[in-house]
Amino acid sequence: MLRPSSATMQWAMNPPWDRSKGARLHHHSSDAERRQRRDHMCHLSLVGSTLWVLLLSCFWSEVHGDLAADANGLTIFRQAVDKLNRLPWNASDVCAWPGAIPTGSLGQLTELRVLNLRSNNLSGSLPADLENCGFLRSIYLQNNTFSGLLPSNFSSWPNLNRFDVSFNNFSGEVSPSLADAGQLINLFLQNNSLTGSLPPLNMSSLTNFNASNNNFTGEIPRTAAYSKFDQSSFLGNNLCGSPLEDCALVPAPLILSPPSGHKRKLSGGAIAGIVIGSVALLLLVCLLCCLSYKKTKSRGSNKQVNLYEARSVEGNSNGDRVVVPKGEMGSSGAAVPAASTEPERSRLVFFEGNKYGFDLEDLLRASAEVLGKGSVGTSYKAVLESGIFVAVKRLKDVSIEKKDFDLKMQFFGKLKHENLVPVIAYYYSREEKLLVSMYMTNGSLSALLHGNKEANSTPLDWDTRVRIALGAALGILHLHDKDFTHGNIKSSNVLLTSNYTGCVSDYGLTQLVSATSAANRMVGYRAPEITDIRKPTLKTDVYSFGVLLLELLTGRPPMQSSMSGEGRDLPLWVQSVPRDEEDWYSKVFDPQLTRFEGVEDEVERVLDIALECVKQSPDQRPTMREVVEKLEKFKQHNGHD
Ligand SMILES: Nc1ncnc2c1ncn2[C@@H]1O[C@H](COP(=O)(O)OP(=O)(O)OP(=O)(O)O)[C@@H](O)[C@H]1O
Repeated sequence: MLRPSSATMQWAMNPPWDRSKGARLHHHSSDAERRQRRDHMCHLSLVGSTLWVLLLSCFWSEVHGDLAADANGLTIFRQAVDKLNRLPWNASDVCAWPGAIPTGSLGQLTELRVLNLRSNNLSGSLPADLENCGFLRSIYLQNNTFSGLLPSNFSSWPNLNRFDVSFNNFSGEVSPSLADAGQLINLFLQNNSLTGSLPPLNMSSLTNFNASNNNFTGEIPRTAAYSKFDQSSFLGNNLCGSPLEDCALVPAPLILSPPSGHKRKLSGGAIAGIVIGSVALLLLVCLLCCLSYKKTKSRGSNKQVNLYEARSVEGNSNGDRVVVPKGEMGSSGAAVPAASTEPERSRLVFFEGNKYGFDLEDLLRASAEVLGKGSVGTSYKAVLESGIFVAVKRLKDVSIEKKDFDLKMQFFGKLKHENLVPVIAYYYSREEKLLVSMYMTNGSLSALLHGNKEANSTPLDWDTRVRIALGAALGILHLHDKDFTHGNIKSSNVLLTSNYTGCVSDYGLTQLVSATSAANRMVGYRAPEITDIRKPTLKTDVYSFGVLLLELLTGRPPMQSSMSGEGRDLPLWVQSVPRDEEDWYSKVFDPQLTRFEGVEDEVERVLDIALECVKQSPDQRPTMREVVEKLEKFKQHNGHD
């Protein structure tokens, strides 16, 4: 589990319910001192899995009424998130705090400057009365499960510098009033379900920004505020324009079903247009269905078909398109026999029976949001009506027939291991090839390393890095033990469990798609001997894993023009820095890692393992088993479970 640095651990003092102490403490303070105290002490921090920290304003000597309101607000908040009454507790009794922020709790803390509730299990929407806290400068809500809309009126916080709501389930549009929220320095919105266009920010102060992995659409505003950031700040949306592709070149996105969230109200004319258009479209679809049914003499009456059903069509043996009547689709079960003369049923094939209780119909009806576009297709996060989250990969350019696809999938289904992202089901039709996996809420290693570089964000400590690396290595070893090559090991294919163990995803997909769609794959991770990207070997996997280890150690993406030497890849760059240079350690390793003392020796030893893996000659590289054995030593040494 991630732990905040010691810098973020501040000791609790003068809880607000200890009124006399708080009032007395600053009773004789000068105005200047009081102001300074306000600036430095009016914090509310509840940092998950560590210590409850309350640094609350202790300076109400002049306004006793505020103190009562603050105490009341905090008491309500505490009752909501500390139902088991764990406060106060000792360091061994720590936990991630669940619950929602009630209205009338934190909204009463009108002097609050810093609100830090990151890395808990807090959920629900943000109460509107947070806008009463007009002095807020920093809001940290990342790594929770908050949902609903972001605040609608950011102009209530004219001093806001830092706003981090990343890794939650916020949805809807970001209010344009964000542009009025003071001089924003850090803005982290990534890994939510936010929709609409990016707010037109103009402030020059913006230094760190990330909106990746949402459902933002449209052109990235051409303002100075955005122009400083590279692609990684915008990826995983349906955005276009610099630094992404030119909008003129980007086709309209294809989404399984409309994303959930706040929608703009449509005008009467637009609604009338949509109704007329829909009726015309419906009639057209009905007509096509009638013709199709007649032609194939298939059974079934002239059922009404909507667009959703029309998406679930499948070719029969004659190559005709046949609408699958609603009652026949969506049930779980085995693959349809290839020799069937009936139209093939559109079914999800579950690897272990349908213990999840959903079918194709549920999946297509689920609200889906784009997670990102990869080399073999686009991935979506789908939220089923039952509340289950799954990741759906829509494969493009699948080059093999259904029979072979079924065979490969049967093999994938048997590759179970705790460090492999579980694949739940698949679907194959002429138009659509889907792969359904468990959705991993902590996202990918890539997002963790490159998504959030806020100066005072929780640094990724050494134990966690070892756990991620070892988890990924064990997942790959399991594949290699079965003589199966992954073929696309990279940090976006290492996903993280709730305790930040690495799990490998996307195994074997290289064998399913055509060579053209594979062309851009593995940039930065590709072993030098690979000529055909579809023919990876166990040793090319080891090479890619070595690059991934280097990425984890240096914090740098594997191909970065900023590394001295245009277009140099990570292994070359790391080896180009002379090891006997005085500042070699700080130059090569991730600054977030070099903050931790006492781990230097281990860090260097893992670097040596990585450099072994990226040796030019495949024969000189270790096997995955050897890599795991070496990494295991660090696990034992660090006392991981
Ligand atoms: N099961 C999942 N749970 C959570 N996030 C996922 C899951 N599967 C994929 N993602 C995320 O979705 C995004 C897109 O993934 P996808 O696999 O489609 O592309 P990629 O990993 O960037 O490239 P490639 O197709 O070459 O593997 C990535 O950020 C990935 O980490």
